Amino acid sequence: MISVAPDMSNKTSSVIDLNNLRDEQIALRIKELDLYYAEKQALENITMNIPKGQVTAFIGPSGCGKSTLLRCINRMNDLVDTCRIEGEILLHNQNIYDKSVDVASLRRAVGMVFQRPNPFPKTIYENVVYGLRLQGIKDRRILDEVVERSLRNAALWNEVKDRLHDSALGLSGGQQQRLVIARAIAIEPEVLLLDEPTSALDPISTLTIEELITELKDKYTVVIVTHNMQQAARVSDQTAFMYMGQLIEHADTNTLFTTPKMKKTEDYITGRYG
Ligand SMILES: Nc1ncnc2c1ncn2[C@@H]1O[C@H](COP(=O)(O)OP(=O)(O)OP(=O)(O)O)[C@@H](O)[C@H]1O
Repeated sequence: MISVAPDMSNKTSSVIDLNNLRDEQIALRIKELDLYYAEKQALENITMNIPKGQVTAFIGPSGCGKSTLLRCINRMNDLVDTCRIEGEILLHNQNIYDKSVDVASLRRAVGMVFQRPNPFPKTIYENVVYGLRLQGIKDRRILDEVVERSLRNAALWNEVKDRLHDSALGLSGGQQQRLVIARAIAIEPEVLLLDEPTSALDPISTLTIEELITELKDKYTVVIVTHNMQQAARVSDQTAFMYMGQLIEHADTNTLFTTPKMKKTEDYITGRYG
């Protein structure tokens, strides 16, 4: 655990007022969300708006509910039998938990990248076009274009353009994680969820992914869970600090790390508890 608050002196980010967002600036609205794993409440009354085209980081001590909240956004918690959710998450003013919502389409709109790179045991090319093939797209020209565009956008094209038909499992961990990001963006999601995407990577690969994240927000709304406050400070525009299932403070990253409003946030960012 890093015990000093991040240095924010070089941070330049687009500051927006989270309390006065216009409708078109909001990608997701989370409203009074409660989540239980059997009897245990893991999220309590979470209400927040996630701004469009920005990077939002969820930070907080281990077990505070960061990953649980992230997984709610594309209904990954549906896979957990004991999980019960109350409240709403609105995407385009529709509650993603409505019975009428098709979960497969939701996950096309809200892609996810996990902690450990998980390329499929297929070629690099087939990994990227996987989602398109599921949609029945066969046109080689379209697939080739998507492969190049997605790999370029994931900052991997130059490293793999000569071995697109080799196994993805031959790539380094950092390259595999960028490939997984390419696979996620190949189907043009609106929101990209990143669950500690660099925790299994070396420092150089971590930097590459961090640079990539700041570029991705031009096209996508990015939500990232990170244990690492320095990383949140480097990559995010907005930061949400969670503690024991509650959202304690959500503010632009600069403000949250330099002048937090809540004592709990201050204690966390200055390393008083981990
Ligand atoms: N599938 C599950 N079944 C039961 N309890 C769970 C499950 N997943 C998470 N929990 C519990 O919910 C709480 C929040 O967990 P979560 O993984 O969301 O926290 P986190 O902040 O992401 O933690 P970490 O930083 O350690 O990954 C924890 O008490 C955890 O033990």
